[in-house]
This record gives sequence, structure tokens and C-alpha cells, in this order.
Amino acid sequence: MNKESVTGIILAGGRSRRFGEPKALVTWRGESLITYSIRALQPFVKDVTIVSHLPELHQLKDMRVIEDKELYKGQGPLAGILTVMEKINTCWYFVLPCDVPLISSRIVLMLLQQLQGKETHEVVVPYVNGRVQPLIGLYHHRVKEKIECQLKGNKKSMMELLEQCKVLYVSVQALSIEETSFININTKKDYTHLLEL
Ligand SMILES: Nc1nc2c(ncn2[C@@H]2O[C@H](COP(=O)(O)OP(=O)(O)OP(=O)(O)O)[C@@H](O)[C@H]2O)c(=O)[nH]1
Repeated sequence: MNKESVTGIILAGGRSRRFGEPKALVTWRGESLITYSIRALQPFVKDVTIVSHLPELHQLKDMRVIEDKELYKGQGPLAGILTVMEKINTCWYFVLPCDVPLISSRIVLMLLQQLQGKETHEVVVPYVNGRVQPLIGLYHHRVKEKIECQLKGNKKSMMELLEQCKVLYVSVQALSIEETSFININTKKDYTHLLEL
């Protein structure tokens, strides 16, 4: 797929209640966690937009950082995705959270490649160990109205969105991608495990 038709979205809002401090800014191997998401996306998208309320992220070089749309501020990942879809018009959006430091550009590329010949799908997401990972994947611009409708109804669930979309589910096992690449950091315990790797 032409990279001009894909916008990168990195979700870095939310309250990090389980972690206790903003996860995006925590360092691992000398870099903030969000840096790993930026690096994975950049080769394959026109632009990366970070959606966050954290002022510190404005220091990142060459990065557009915007806040959730006022109406849905802090309402979860759907609010962040909708905000970017309304501001930047491309056919596709590749979404990543800020707390998956083992994610790689190879995985982003593999997910993009799955769409070849299957462009009628609206969403491409991986499933790992039998669990769908809706925060890592491709969303078509057509999904915008569905997200808006959900948020208007105060429904914040990504899984509920997927139920309404034509979704291509990609088994990471079938693609021989290591499941550890999808580890996300929610708690201090997760972070301790990460430091031990
Ligand atoms: N823009 C935006 N991103 C969000 C929002 N809520 C969560 N995120 C991001 O979505 C991803 C997954 O977030 P979670 O770990 O489920 O939620 P969290 O609020 O960060 O953490 P908890 O409070 O511990 O649930 C992370 O990258 C968050 O930064 C939000 O309201 N707006």
C-alpha cells in the first residue's frame, strides 16, 4: 500500500491508573516507551500523529501532538482515533498504543501486507494467543462514523466497534511473529519483567 494513504496514530492519552505515572514517558533501554511505537510506524505512513494530553510529548522532534477532541476527551482509545480521523484525511490509519516497546516495523509491514487483495475490509487487527489486539492495526476512514456513533452513545469499547466492522483478523502465529512482540506495559510488574528481558 502507498504510504501516502496511511496516517500513523499513536495513542498516548488515558490515565495510566494501573501504572501510576504516564507510560509513554517511561524509559527502557535509554528511550521512552513511545519512541518504540514511533519508530515502528514511521517507515510505512505519511505522518505520525500522537494523541495525548501530556505536554512533555511536544518535545519530541518532528512529531505532531494533538489532544483528544474536547467532546470526548479522555474517553478512551476511540476518542483518540476519532480525533485524528477528523483532522487528517487519509484512506487508512495505522493505530498503535504507546506501551508496546517490543513492537517492530516488520510487524507493521506484515499487517499492512495482509490487506493486499482484501481492501474491502475496514479493519485489520492481529490476534495473539487467541486474543484480539484492537489497539494495534489498520482502520479505514469509513469507520469514522461508526466510532462517532458509538461515542455519542457513551460506548467506549474497541471490541464493540469491531463487531460492527468488516474485520480481517490476522493470526500472528500463522505469520511466525513472536507473541512477545505484543507485550504491553500496564503495571509496574509488567515494567519489571520488561527490564529483565
Ligand atoms: N488519546 C487517548 N489515548 C488513550 C485514552 N485512554 C487510553 N489511551 C491510550 O490507549 C492505550 C491503552 O490504554 P490502557 O492501558 O487501556 O489505558 P490507560 O488509561 O493508559 O491505563 P489504565 O488507567 O491503567 O487503564 C495507551 O496507549 C493509552 O495511552 C484516551 O482517552 N485518549
